[in-house]
Amino acid sequence: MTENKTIVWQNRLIDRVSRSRILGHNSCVIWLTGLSGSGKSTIATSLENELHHQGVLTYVLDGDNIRHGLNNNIGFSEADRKENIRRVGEVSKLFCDAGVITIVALISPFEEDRNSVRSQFSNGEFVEVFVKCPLVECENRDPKGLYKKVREGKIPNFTGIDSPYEEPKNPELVLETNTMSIEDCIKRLIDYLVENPINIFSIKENNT
Ligand SMILES: Nc1ncnc2c1ncn2[C@@H]1O[C@H](COP(=O)(O)OS(=O)(=O)O)[C@@H](OP(=O)(O)O)[C@H]1O
Ligand SMILES: Nc1ncnc2c1ncn2[C@@H]1O[C@H](COP(=O)(O)OP(=O)(O)O)[C@@H](O)[C@H]1O
Repeated sequence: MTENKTIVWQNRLIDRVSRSRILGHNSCVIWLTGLSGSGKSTIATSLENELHHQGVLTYVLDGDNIRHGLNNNIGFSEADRKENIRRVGEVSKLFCDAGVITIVALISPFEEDRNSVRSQFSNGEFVEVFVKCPLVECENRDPKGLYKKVREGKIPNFTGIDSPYEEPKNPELVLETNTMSIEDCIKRLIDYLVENPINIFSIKENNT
């Protein structure tokens, strides 16, 4: 972190618990990581839809969309991906503090970067979900025609092809999208959110 002694943290009167009381639920970050085409965006969209209809305030931070705005100066080099994840991590922290169930869909290929984001949250607030799907199946799906372009030599540094993807070692959840239906994945996620450290529907009184 850059040290800047001319900048002083400002305390505020309204905290996250107060906001959660108004909303009627807790907040956390659900961080979907996986190869292109593994199902991150599909799961993020379906999960948001399901939670929204249960009266939960959600927001999806999807890599593709964030790269149209906040991160439109970010490419796909290792350094750029790291900065992409750092920024989205910071934004997810703000959204979570605002009381929103924040669903992140980013390839986020490097374990160190994901762990760095995780380290900024309390136990249970950061839910890492490995959206697991074999590369061959992702390429077969090719929902945006990107793998085809990669094979034609039109996209360099593509994750899983000529840029690495480090699988999570201890994710909270693994969703194997080549064997599970989308509905199964959403059910598994919702069950996790209710049963595990942060039950989103029971407001925790000791988080600040
Ligand atoms: N070189 C390369 N490698 C991987 N992906 C690429 C690349 N170029 C463009 N795209 C498109 O960008 C989306 C990935 O952006 P992310 O911000 O999630 O990537 S990262 O976390 O910074 O690695 C990714 O979206 P998803 O397919 O939804 O994963 C692709 O559509
Ligand atoms: N269980 C599943 N979960 C998510 N997507 C699935 C699943 N099974 C099949 N798919 C399909 O896989 C594709 C995933 O594309 P997408 O969500 O854009 O992936 P990503 O965001 O990881 O690049 C979609 O066409 C989706 O319908």
